Amino acid sequence: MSHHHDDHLTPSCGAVQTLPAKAAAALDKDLMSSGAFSIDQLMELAGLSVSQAVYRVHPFAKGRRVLVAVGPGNNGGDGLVAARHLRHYGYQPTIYYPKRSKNDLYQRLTKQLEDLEIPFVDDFPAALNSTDHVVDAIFGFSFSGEVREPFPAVIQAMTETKVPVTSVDAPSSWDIEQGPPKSGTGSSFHPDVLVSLTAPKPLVKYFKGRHFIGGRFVSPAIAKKYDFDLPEYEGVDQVVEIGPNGQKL
Ligand SMILES: NC(=O)C1=CN([C@@H]2O[C@H](COP(=O)(O)OP(=O)(O)OC[C@H]3O[C@@H](n4cnc5c(N)ncnc54)[C@H](O)[C@@H]3O)[C@@H](O)[C@H]2O)[C@H](O)CC1
Ligand SMILES: [K+]
Repeated sequence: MSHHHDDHLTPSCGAVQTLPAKAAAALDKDLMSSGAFSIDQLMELAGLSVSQAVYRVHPFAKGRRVLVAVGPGNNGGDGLVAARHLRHYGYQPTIYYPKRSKNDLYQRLTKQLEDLEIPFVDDFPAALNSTDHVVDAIFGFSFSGEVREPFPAVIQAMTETKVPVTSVDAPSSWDIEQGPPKSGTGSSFHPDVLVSLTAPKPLVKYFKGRHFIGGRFVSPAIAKKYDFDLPEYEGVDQVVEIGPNGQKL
């Protein structure tokens, strides 16, 4: 059928359905054009989902300090939104945001955090020594190639730390299709938790931790068009836990 984006689909493997980077970007555009959503709305819902996943995996008993690493694009925007919600839940967020966007949306999200007296820090490794949890909102589905400055040291620090890390949409530095980078030396970054937005990306094939899906705003028609099943969210939850590789639990 012509409205099916068959060219976007990965070969099906059991019941796991993933969205390649191009399809994920097309779906986002579709939500904003035919779906009539604004980017602010989608980012708010994405960040809200991330904050709920952090609350599930990291209740206050494990410590309230959360370091949010924010990248230059929309993945970073999701992190800024998550930080605000976490602050309202009672966490103590700190923000590392080295490449600030001049875009009005990001400036407003930043102002909202400053108004809550949330600290912004420049030294990521130092901040890592005094936090209980990390949110990795550096890169999402538009990441490609080698990690550029100033982020290699941030990825390295997240690789070496014992502090648990929750990644937003993709473990930053992973190829969306191929997963962890295959570097000659050293080990690659493996977050403890992943929050896939809308639908899991192909990289989940290589993921081993706790996995949540946040996409309780996708209409049945959009899910059908991109050929994935909507998960069964409970109550007022914005996230549902699924298997590491996207299986239903
Ligand atoms: N699906 C949803 O429900 C929603 C998802 N959202 C989030 O948006 C990201 C995708 O955002 P996008 O702006 O397209 O890109 P990224 O944030 O992934 O990154 C782009 C950013 O990073 C730079 N960059 C790319 N590669 C590199 C590199 N190798 N080294 C350094 N920098 C790099 C690039 O120049 C850009 O500045 C998606 O994953 C979700 O998290 C939205 O919030 C809407 C709802
Ligand atoms: K990320």
